[in-house]
Amino acid sequence: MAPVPNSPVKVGHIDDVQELRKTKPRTVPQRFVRDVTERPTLPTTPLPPPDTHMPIIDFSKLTKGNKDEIFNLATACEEWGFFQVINHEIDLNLLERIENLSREFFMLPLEEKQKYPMAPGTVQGYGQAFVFSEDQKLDWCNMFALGLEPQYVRNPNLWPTRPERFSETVEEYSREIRKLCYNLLKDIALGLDLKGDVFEKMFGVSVQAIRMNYYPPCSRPDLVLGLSPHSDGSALTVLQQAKGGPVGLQIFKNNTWLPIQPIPNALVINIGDTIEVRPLLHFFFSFPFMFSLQDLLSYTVGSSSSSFKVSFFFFHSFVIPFLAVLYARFDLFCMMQVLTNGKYRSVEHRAVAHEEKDRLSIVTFFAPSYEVELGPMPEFVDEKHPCMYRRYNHGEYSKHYVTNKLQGKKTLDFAKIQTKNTN
Ligand SMILES: O=C(O)CCC(=O)C(=O)O
Ligand SMILES: [Fe+2]
Repeated sequence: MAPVPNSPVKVGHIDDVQELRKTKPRTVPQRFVRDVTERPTLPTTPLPPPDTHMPIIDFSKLTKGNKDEIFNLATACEEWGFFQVINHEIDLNLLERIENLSREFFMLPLEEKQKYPMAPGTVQGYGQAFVFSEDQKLDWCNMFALGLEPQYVRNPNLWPTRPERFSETVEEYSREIRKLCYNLLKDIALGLDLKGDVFEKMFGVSVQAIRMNYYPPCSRPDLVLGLSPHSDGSALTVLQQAKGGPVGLQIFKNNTWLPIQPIPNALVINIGDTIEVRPLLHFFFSFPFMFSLQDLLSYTVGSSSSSFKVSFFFFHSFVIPFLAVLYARFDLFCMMQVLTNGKYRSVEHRAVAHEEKDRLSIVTFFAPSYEVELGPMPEFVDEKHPCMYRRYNHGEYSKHYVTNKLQGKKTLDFAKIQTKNTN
């Protein structure tokens, strides 16, 4: 999670939707009622035909290096930005435990949950994230979120003591999900014809956070949204949908909101904004370049005085300007040529509420270290595909993401290079 913003944010009164449901089951306050254009299309019966089903990736085949499955993964990332992973090797008992404990947490009395408040404008603790103004519409959802890795993103005051074993289970679960993310990133890299460890090396100590979303039933699910449309600011997101829940996740595909039928015990993975943008190798290319420049300089300075003068003069008059021009040209080359950005897209998604059933989802966000510089990788840059994103620091993007309301894919405008062809 990004650093907590320190400006006081006025968000007005936020009803706790669980309490609302308990005390006034038929009331939907105006702040939850969406404008007509934003109201959801609810899942139809029968469900959409199979060709609109999210791809299923068999993780056990990936671990065996099955090339067809790596190809299927690459296709899923490119055509859907979402897939469901089966045989993910995470103990099903652990999935069940985290599910039960999350539910138990949400079922605690409000006063207990409010010991871990999500301060307005922040994203950790219990409450509603992404609310920044008094007139902003609210989601039909209660959230509980924790920063996990690296240690400095943690706020120990927000780790609950009840239910028992909650925190230990979150730790255990997160370790397993972290492994899964690294493995998937490796196969995603292979599917892109990159070295398997490229993302792991590039990401540094990856940032990881968990959010539990609880959507109580709503008497008018046609008027509200469980979670506003957004793409995730992560590299990868892992979504566990609790057993027995209704269909709630919808993804925006072919200009319609497609409901996603959960597969029991599978995990839904989606590509986040980072992978859409892709980390920047270009930045790293510049390092050996700088070092050789420095080496060259110290070597010259260390030589005898007459040759020092000649070399120094030569170096400053010709070599540095030449290298600088070369470097600038390379930059220009990257920026100006038509590149293949956005090959894998972070797809917009949202959650809808249900009239009778509640729903619980447990979401892990996995992202590069805040220090990492991001931007299109040169591998995807060619004449046919213009560079669509500028270079930026991932910490800055994260901060931008968590200090704005969820707004579809608009958050990514932060990094977009605005051209005539950019939509
Ligand atoms: O609950 C869901 O199905 C979606 C959750 C989600 O997209 C999120 O928390 O970012
Ligand atoms: Fe999401």
